[in-house]
Amino acid sequence: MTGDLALAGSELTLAYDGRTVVHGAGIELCRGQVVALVGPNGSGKSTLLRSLARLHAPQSGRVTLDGGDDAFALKPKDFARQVTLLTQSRPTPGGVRVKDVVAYGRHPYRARFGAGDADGHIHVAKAMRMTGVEAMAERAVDELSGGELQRVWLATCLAQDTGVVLLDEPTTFLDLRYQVEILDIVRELADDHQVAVGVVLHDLDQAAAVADRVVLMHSGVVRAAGTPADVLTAGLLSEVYGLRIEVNVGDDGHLHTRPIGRHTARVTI
Ligand SMILES: Nc1ncnc2c1ncn2[C@@H]1O[C@H](COP(=O)(O)OP(=O)(O)OP(=O)(O)O)[C@@H](O)[C@H]1O
Repeated sequence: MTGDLALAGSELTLAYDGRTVVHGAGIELCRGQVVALVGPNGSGKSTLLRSLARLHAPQSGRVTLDGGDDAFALKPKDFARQVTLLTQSRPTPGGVRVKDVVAYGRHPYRARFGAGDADGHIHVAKAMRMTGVEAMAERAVDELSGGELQRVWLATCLAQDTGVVLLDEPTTFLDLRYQVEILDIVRELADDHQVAVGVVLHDLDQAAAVADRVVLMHSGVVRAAGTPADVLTAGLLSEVYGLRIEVNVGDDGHLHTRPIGRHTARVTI
């Protein structure tokens, strides 16, 4: 049901080689909702998202599914049927066709030697249609542009058909049209398929437009969490990003942010 808790991290402390970079962070992803993680470079967004996807074991704290199961205790395939992650960097396999990369998203449903998963081709076709990569199905992935490749990886995640979708900067490399289309897909997943979406975004206006809730990170700490109107305030953003940021409501009803750089002062001298 919409609003039911799907995936949560509580009191997560995360470190690399003994250096703590996320301090006691909490985050909740609910069905049918989009949560945007925002914050400056190095504030811990990706590390937190990777921990939710079980790719980074916490020093302390818990990641739970459906309000109970310890995510780290599940079998890999069981977890992969419930949660997928689009990471920032991925190796690009040489000579492999797009349709085969997308089909890889079905790995949690296949038995050994590729048996099972009778409906897999339906999910693969749907994911390719949603992301607009059908026309490149036969092309080798190492021949694609950065933006084309980004959409292929997103299709691979969607083919996994999970109730939780985690996306780390999914609009990077994309031209304006595809940025908008990816954000439309994000909303569609939540609204039409009751997916719980957690998405790292640098563009605060995109976060305001797509998210039901925003988690603002700063120096490894969740500085604020709530609705876009609660979190994307001039005061909080100016403090966290270390420069003056104005926030206005646009004609579209969404919040719009405007950083005020030093160049503004320079040209008026
Ligand atoms: N593999 C790693 N090994 C050691 N330290 C790392 C590693 N990955 C990230 N860090 C450090 O952890 C901290 C948080 O990084 P993280 O990538 O989670 O931040 P972020 O908010 O996602 O940043 P960005 O917006 O630049 O992607 C940073 O200080 C970073 O240098």
